[in-house]
Amino acid sequence: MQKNLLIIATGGTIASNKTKKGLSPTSTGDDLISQIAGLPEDCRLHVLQLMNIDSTNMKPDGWMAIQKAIAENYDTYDGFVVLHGTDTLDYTAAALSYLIQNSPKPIVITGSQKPMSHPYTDAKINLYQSILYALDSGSCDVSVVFGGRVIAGTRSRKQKTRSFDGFTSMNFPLLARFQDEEIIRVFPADKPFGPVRFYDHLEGNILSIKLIPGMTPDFFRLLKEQYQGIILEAYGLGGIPNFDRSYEEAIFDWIHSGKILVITTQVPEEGCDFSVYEVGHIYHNHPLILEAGNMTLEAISAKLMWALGQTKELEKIRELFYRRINFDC
Ligand SMILES: NC(=O)C[C@H](N)C(=O)O
Repeated sequence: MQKNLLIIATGGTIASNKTKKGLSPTSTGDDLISQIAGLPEDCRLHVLQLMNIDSTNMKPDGWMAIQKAIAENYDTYDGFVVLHGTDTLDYTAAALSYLIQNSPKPIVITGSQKPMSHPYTDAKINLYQSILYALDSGSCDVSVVFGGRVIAGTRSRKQKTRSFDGFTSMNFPLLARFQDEEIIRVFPADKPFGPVRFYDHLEGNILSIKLIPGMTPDFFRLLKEQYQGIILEAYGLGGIPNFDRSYEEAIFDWIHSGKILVITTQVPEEGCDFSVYEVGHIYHNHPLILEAGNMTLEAISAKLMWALGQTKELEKIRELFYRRINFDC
């Protein structure tokens, strides 16, 4: 049976070429697709050139544009492949995981570390395997295909700036891996039963702040005017300085004034648990504080924007934040 895929091109290194000022995305999605040989005969690819940017310039309205393109074409196609720069690909994969939930049709995001025009590029194999993954009847929901790995959209992280295995699945098994064109499913996901759900709102003046030794908590007061929420990257399993009461006072002042606080860890692997050490204890299980467990920063930020796009009530935000979506927590 013939399968139709929509290829949504947004730019990135995969589409980049040399200019006097450095690599810049100038190839189109059609140019990129024309480089891919050996696809099954019964598949048809259609390209939608949504933008052509370095993903450094991707913003939430770009995520919404991708969501909209998928929503508008959802019934027409059997799957979607988004071509994207790698630098913020993990944020986009997380954002799409919240904006498009319960999708029986696969939405695959890929890119490359070297341009398609480079003689030793990874672009060809990444794009080829992404298309194969999107064509496979066992695939669903939002995932990243990169360097032979298939990663849940909420778990991908750009871990290396140059190598072809640049993306890792953080604190969660790979969904699958490729051996040439064969998909080996490591963590087979059940196909969603219900209909796909699209969400149209993202909101949030939020920012993330990483603790460093000696840093004072003045930023809570300084940011109050302008920001709705802070993602605080604490130490280890969940440590926030308590040699005096300045952090405690600043944090309680922040949350009691109706602001959002998510506490996570700056350690990349294994997540946080504020119940373990005295230095985290008072924040554990607090009704006005969200604890991020082992979620990625990319997923936390996108999830917060998605939750804030739906409600301003903390109780409801809390319920949305702790809801497991696309294996995020
Ligand atoms: N490898 C890449 O795609 C990096 C590029 N700067 C981008 O994110 O668009």
